[in-house]
Amino acid sequence: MARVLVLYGSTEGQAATVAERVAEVLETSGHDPAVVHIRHRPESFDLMDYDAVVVGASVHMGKHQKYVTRYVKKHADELNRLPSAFFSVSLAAAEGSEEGWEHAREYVAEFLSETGWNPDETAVVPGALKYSQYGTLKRFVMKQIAKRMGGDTDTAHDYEYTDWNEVEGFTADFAGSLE
Ligand SMILES: Cc1cc2nc3c(=O)[nH]c(=O)nc-3n(C[C@H](O)[C@H](O)[C@H](O)COP(=O)(O)O)c2cc1C
Repeated sequence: MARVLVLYGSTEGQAATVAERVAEVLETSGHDPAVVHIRHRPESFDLMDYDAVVVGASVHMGKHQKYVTRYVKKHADELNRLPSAFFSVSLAAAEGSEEGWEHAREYVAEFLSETGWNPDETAVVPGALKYSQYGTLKRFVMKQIAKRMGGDTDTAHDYEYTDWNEVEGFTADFAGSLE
């Protein structure tokens, strides 16, 4: 049984939901997960208390959360010494086109090159459009982006594109590698 840290950043909550699902799968695989928001780390928090780490973040305006990038860059040496995995939540991964997947993978490649971290596994995870949570300007911008992508533009509804089977499969693979 490995103590696995699931460390994440999230702006509208989808990466947080993915982090919770990752932890559930780790637990059913016989490991001992702890889910921690990077911005709300307890004072006693120490990366080296864990046997393995999963980091998650989501993409806004072409970048993962700055606080995630900063943390991972600062702790890249420790992360590189542990078994580790990264998941990246984006709408590009929800586009369903080869171009969309390529964009989603580019966000990951840029994040890893900027931070100097080499996780053992990476996953690009389709995110969500949460119109009900956006203010007027954000809702307008996201509707334009969705329109350009051929996505959902009815702002009276929220849309979740996350493929939970994929999330579970990615986590189960990582969990299996820790045994
Ligand atoms: C203001 C804003 C900008 C976004 N920019 C991008 C982007 O550049 N590329 C992309 O693939 N997805 C983009 N997205 C989609 C988010 O990655 C997606 O909504 C994701 O589910 C957000 O995750 P979170 O709820 O954990 O913050 C953007 C979303 C918002 C609200």
